[in-house]
Amino acid sequence: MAGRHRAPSTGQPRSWRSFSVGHRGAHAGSSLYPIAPERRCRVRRRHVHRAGYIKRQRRPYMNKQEQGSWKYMLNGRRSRLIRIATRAFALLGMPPDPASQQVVLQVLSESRQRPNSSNENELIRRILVDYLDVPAASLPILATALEHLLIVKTGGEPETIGLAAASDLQGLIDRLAKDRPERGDPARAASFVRFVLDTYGVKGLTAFAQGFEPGRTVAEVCRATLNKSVAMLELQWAESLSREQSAKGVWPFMRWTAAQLRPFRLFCTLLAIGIFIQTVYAMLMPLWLNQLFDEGITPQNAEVIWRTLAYLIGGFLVTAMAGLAIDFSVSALGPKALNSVRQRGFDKLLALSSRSLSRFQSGDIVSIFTNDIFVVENAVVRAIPGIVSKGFLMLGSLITAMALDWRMALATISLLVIAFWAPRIVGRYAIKASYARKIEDGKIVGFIKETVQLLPVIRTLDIERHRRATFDDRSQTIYDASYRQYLLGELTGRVTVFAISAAQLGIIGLGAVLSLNGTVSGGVVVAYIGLLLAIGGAAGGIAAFLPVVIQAIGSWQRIESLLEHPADVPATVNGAPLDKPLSRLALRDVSFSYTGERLNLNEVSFETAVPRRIALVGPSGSGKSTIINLLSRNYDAINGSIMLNDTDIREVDNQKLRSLMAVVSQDTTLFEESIAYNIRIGRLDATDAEVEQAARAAEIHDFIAGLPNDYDTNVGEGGKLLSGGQRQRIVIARAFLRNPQILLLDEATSALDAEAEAAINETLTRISADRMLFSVTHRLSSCRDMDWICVFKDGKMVETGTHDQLLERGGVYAGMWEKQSEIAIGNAGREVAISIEGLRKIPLFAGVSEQELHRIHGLLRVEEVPADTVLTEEGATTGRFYIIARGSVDSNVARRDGTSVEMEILDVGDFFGEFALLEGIPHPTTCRTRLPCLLLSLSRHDLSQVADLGRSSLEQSSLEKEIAATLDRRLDAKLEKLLGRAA
Ligand SMILES: Nc1ncnc2c1ncn2[C@@H]1O[C@H](COP(=O)(O)OP(=O)(O)OP(=O)(O)O)[C@@H](O)[C@H]1O
Repeated sequence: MAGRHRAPSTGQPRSWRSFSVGHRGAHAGSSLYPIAPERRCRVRRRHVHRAGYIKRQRRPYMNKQEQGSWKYMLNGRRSRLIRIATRAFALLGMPPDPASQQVVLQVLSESRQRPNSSNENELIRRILVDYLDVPAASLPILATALEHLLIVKTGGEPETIGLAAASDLQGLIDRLAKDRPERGDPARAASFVRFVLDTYGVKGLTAFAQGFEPGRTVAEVCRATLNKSVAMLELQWAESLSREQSAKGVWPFMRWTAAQLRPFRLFCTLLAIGIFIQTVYAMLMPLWLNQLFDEGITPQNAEVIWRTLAYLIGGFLVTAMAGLAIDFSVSALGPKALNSVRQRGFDKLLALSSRSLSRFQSGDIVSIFTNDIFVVENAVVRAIPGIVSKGFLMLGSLITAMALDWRMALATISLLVIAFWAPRIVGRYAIKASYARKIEDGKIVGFIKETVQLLPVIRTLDIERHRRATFDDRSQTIYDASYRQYLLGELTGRVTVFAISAAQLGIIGLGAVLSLNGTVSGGVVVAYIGLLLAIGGAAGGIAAFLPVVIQAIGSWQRIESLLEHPADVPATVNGAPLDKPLSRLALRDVSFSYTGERLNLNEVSFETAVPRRIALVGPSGSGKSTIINLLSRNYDAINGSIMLNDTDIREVDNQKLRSLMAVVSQDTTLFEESIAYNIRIGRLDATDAEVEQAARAAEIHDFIAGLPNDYDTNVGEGGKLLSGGQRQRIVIARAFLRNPQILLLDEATSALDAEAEAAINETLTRISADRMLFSVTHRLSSCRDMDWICVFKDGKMVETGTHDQLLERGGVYAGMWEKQSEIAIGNAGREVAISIEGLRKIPLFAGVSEQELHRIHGLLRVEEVPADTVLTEEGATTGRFYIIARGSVDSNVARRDGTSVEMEILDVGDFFGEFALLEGIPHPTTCRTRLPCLLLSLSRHDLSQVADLGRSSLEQSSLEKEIAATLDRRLDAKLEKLLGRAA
């Protein structure tokens, strides 16, 4: 990098300037710390052992004249300390302070009194104490972090730590306070401080540091200063790390490749023998040529000529065989090694928790298993063996060169070192470009996957052109990334080839001059030309393979991001069997967060006897499904515990725990296999008769029996050949087959029509009589038969009791019930009735007379709408007014960048689309069904039979005025809400 950037003030490269000795006043006004040109010094790296870890330091060294000049030393140290102080001020968000020089001078002047502490450490401690008022208790972690960030890593890439290391903050702080750091602790401290700075800013870090008052635990400090429990903070820290990308280079990739190939010893040995033979031949051939020329051809010695020719031909044949051995071994090695990587990747996939999986972009994993593994395999089969064998060829040739003439050999080695060193910088950028390209590949795969899945939605919304424009943007990004990757990759090879050609010319010139002097023979020059051709060919070959390797490094880093991800499927603590029959289930102060930003469940506690049937109800997003996720150990609580009898579920053997449960969720995606397979995976050893019995219980047997291949019918990708309701029944049959003690239903009947729902509910009631049932539901009518109801709101359990108790209480549940109870569904969903009272509760009709309400009631139309259907579109002035009788609808507003913000989720009893009743008023939001819905709807035309909302206010009846005024108020309220959300 040296010499590339010119400093404006001194005309010197920036890298020189930054390590030059400050000499204030010598170049007044040229820079903050102007430099006397004669004081420039070069930089070397030194390993220093301090505080239990190895770190790299940059130190200036002096020429002879300068040695002994204490002034120089003082200035050198001072400029380095001032640089560290300036960086510390910048990191901590403080203005560059002239006092920083004061601190530096003070630190330097007292350095003799501190034999055990370096100036850098002292400087950082002083800044923290004097400027940030950091107390002694938090000083060690902050000082260690800043030392790591500002001294150890000066100028380098920030060191990343593994996700698993983002834990045990208390332990980390304790160890650093006792000055007993473990390996990796300084990097962890640095990572934690960087996370707090990025997330909470300098203010947050300062508050955290200053919060360490005597007698306070780390947990108390976190809660008091960052308003988070330690567990939440650690979770958020880990999430922030998962977004970091580590940059790796050629050598780590080579080491990784060697590790992958090591288990296949036979092929590795064959490959090594092949390379060895090729190398030996390459070493001997020039010597034989020399002999042929000097001892055979020049003195006309036939015996030597024939003997050497025999050597050459024999060597050629053996080398050809060695070449075949190399081809054979790499063809087997690459696929074998990458097959094992593929298997490990898949194992890792199965070992990842839901939390970890959500850290990968949707296209990433597909792209890792398809494109990335292929690219790395190509490099392992072609490029790496090529580079290794050509590297050995070069090495062997150089040894021979040494034997022929050491002067020419030394010149060759020097020029080759330059030839391979020259492309290093381009190579580094090429590797980064390759990684960036792979990230873009993953994104576009995800985008295409999403487009294929959501094509019907795209068509309904008529946003093909918008999607096309987004695709064009992404394609352009891929183009830019590919262009950079290929250009920089090719340039790396080109620079090497160019440097090698120049080196060859130089060495041939040197040989010619030496032969003119008579110091080398003609045979040596001829042999040397042969050697140079071999070396040039090998180096050219290496250069040609470099772009392939560079591309593979980008792919390998992505493969590693999966392989290195800690396997974190919630593990069993002591594998206790649950020997006694299940009699009690309890949640004790359970808190949970998905991302660490906010609590999605907040200290939920309840205890229940088993068997019992419990309904979990509450508005959307209140945390009902999260309870199911925790009970099934899809996630573990971050605080509190879930107990079965007296055992924490984290201690129960995972297999045993899973065998106790069956989960039926809203997601009914099936495997692309037969119906029988999709039911049988509930219990793999089930007989055909048991599968059929489960299907009968789920009310799906008759449908299956009517199919041409009955239970052997393939359900298509994700089950797309079946309807949503049929898929849901197959999932329910699967759960029945499992015969679980705890049945967890998460909106299990949401895709069924009312009649099917009633039938399935009856079956569920029957089979859940002697087992534990948790049922998440939005339909409160199904809660009446439940033994117990838990009502959630904003992650808290706000009410519990039976249906009657909760109604009597008049709280959240009673409010939800009131909205829903006015609507009755009958005759398999074909009949939906809303009471006149229910209609009057809708603000639009609040002031309308009884008689007119009856007329409006008669005009309402029943509509059955599948999930994911857009009913009102933002900006459109057409459509209908809807009341939700069953299902759920979300209301979104589009942002300029094409994404959308969720405004609210509407449940049974809610209404929307009222602006369709006014002429020319656009809908402020897009409303789309989340689940299959039963709706009551009214069009503007229908309503005009009762009230003409288009007439001027003078001509309007009182009904018309009332409706128009209510719509006006609602429009104002919606606009206000929209503006609030947008702000
Ligand atoms: N995988 C996830 N990652 C991040 N946040 C999530 C995740 N799943 C749910 N949440 C958030 O957690 C909160 C509770 O979600 P949960 O699914 O438990 O709600 P719910 O009451 O079941 O809602 P609904 O009735 O709409 O299904 C919501 O605010 C949601 O946005």
